[in-house]
Amino acid sequence: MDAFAYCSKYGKENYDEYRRRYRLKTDDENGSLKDRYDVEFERKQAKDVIHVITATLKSKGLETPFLILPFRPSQSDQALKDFLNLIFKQGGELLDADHIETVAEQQNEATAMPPGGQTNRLPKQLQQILKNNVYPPSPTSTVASSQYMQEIPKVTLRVNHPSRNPAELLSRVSRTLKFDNPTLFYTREDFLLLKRLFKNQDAIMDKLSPEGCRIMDNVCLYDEDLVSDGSSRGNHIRFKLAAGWSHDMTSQLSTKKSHAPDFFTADVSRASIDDYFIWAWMASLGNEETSIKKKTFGKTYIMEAQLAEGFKKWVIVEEQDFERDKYDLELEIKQEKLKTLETKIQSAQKRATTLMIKSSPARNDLYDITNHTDSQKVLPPPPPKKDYDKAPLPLEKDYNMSRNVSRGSRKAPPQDSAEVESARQYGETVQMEIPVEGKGPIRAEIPVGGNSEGMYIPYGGVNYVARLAHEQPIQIDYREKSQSPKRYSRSPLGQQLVEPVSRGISPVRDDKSAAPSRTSNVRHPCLNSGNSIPILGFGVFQIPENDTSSLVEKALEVGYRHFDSAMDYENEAGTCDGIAKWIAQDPINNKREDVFYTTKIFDHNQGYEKTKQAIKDCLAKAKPIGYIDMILIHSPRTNYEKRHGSWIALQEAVEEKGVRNIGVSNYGIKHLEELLGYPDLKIVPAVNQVELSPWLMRQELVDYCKEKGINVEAFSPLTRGFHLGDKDLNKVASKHGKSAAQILIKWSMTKGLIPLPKTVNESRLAANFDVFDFQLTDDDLKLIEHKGAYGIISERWDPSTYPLDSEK
Ligand SMILES: NC(=O)C1=CN([C@@H]2O[C@H](COP(=O)(O)OP(=O)(O)OC[C@H]3O[C@@H](n4cnc5c(N)ncnc54)[C@H](OP(=O)(O)O)[C@@H]3O)[C@@H](O)[C@H]2O)C=CC1
Ligand SMILES: O=C1Nc2ccccc2C1=O
Repeated sequence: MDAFAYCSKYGKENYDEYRRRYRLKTDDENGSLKDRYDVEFERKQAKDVIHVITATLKSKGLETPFLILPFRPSQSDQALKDFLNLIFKQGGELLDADHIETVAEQQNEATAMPPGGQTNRLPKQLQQILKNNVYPPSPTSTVASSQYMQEIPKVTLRVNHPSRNPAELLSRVSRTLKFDNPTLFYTREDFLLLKRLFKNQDAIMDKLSPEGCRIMDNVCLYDEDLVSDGSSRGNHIRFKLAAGWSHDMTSQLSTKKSHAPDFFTADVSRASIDDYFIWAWMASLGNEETSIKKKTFGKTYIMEAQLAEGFKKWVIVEEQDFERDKYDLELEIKQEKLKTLETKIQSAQKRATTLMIKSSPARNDLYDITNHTDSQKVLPPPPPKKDYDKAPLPLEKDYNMSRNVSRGSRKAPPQDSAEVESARQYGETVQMEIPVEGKGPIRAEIPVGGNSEGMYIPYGGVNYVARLAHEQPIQIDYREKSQSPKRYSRSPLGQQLVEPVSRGISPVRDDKSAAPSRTSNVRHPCLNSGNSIPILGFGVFQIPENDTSSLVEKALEVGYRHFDSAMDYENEAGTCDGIAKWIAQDPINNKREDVFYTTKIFDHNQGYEKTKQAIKDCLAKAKPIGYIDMILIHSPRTNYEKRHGSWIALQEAVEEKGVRNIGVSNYGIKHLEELLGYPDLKIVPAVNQVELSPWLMRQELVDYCKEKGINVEAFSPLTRGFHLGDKDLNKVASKHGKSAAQILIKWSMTKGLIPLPKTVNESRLAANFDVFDFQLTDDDLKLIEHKGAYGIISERWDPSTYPLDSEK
């Protein structure tokens, strides 16, 4: 998402106005503060409480004497009971009021024990629920609470001077976001919501729900709110219990406040959140979070707006400090200028090349994208001259081969010198000329790309270089301990792979085309590029960058050989790092060429120039693994010129090596037709990655792709958990002694699709790969499939219907 920037003179801005408004809501009729939630927790204590609660719930759910909810203290007992009944979705009354405590009611208690040390046990029914669910549920997990999971807009504000409280933060967001271009937002709905909330600075507070006001009430600190902690040093400011507003970050920075003008930029993205965001909030305090998140911990405000009676909306607003990230504003401005210059040079070079090409009679059929401006409408392209070669049919021997292949027996292929060359090209640093005042240009080595030490240049911007501070992890392990069977652990040569292969792959239907590779997994030898692709991939969307590397490494140990990332997922570096580490474990047997790594270029990087740069950025992040197996255009949500420009850039990337296959994602038939009609088309997409499940079979699109030799990848193959409870699906699952998730993965493969399930859970990681020892029958398929249904999981993410230019 593009950034919006605002720069003001240093000053109080409209802060006083917010204060006034805020007071209106919190003062009583007599003008004195009515602070009903006057419970003081130091930030750290609150954090500790949450950690203890989470850890206790996870480790001994059954023995937890009380269920303690760290949020929403304004709720009545009845409301809490309703809430719990909804979360656990068991119906009926679950709890006595006695069994519920809220953190806010725990006066400075940093433990999860109920007052008075009672040790009442939870009612049986709740004990069962605790036993059978994972706590805290991830926003996308399948436990009952997650049926309310939704994606909401997230605004990230980067500032040089910290906001003093969320009210000021909201005011800054309002001054920063621009609403003149709806297409810069993920969805029109985000655009409309954010516009409604932030267009008018003065009206933001009026849009808060009563709960939103209560939270705001608790996190805004004014002079009058100073609370004595009784220490001899006199008044000591303590923050009230507040979700996500860091005391120490704010105070630390405010002491250093310089006189530089305020500067802030805002990014709009999206986040998945449970409707009852309590768990998500808890998770954000946990060990699982990335170090970036930890750094910004305490600077997140979840805004609950009420736009009409009963119509609530949430927006996450988070603040990051440039200063804390050692952000160098000067450097950024200089690099920004340099980038503009580079872009200009590149366009000039491109124009010059195009002119040369145009004057050459042999090349006069080349399509010159640089010639098209808004005033020069692009004519509809002619249809492609020939039908593209269908994917070569898989041979029977390809998949029989598996049984005899021993991992060490194949000779290493000859080294591809071009590949080595391209790997060398993307060094850890790039040389840049940076204009420095008074000194003229200096040549500097700028580190690029991600590595395990956290050196990176954020994608899309190439704006600043940040070294992430190493933070001491909190010593509570929230993750479930791996329940992977021994065979999946790091094992001697081939051991971990013996199981899936020796169980035999007897695919039915299109699954026939799968041929096992020498190392694991099955391969799908029919990309139209001539390359093969492992039929089952691991999707890494929403896996925090810091966790990605180890998860990918574990996935490789389990047998996965195919990873699906994207620039937008912000974990490409982690993915590549995991692959590289796995190769380093056993370089003789763990071969790069056995792994398939995909990334995607998001909408804001479409267009020839931007995609060229984005490809470079992707390659830089893929440096530890030398090359990229496939780059996809993430979605068609731009226009003809941009889509076309991107495709040309991708075609060039294949020619220049470094990228082996290219494809698209979320393309509908009309977008594919448009692409196949490019007059300068040289490469037909290897794949189209779209959402697919038995509730969204998209038969027409799948048939069309097959006819054109385009493989189809299935994203959200587990329907993000939404249908895992389906009765018929579970019937088939019990028949095969498999889980509903395994049946869905098998369904994709049986249909000739390439599923990309995601999980952060190690035992599910192994289970999701354990799908090669059974077959689905016609009757199974009949029972599972909902032909003609159009069950998109997230209504807000269906770019395959995005209008062509002619439909706009
Ligand atoms: N091109 C595009 O536009 C898109 C691409 N994708 C790709 O597809 C991948 C997968 O899609 P995604 O949307 O994540 O959805 P999935 O259908 O893969 O579902 C993931 C969810 O299912 C849960 N889960 C995983 N395994 C199991 C299991 N065995 N039993 C129960 N629950 C399970 C996960 O929870 P947990 O992690 O806690 O296990 C997570 O909540 C993405 O990672 C991405 O690579 C996805 C969406 C759009
Ligand atoms: O994996 C993805 N999930 C998404 C949700 C919204 C927009 C893009 C994506 C992905 O690419």
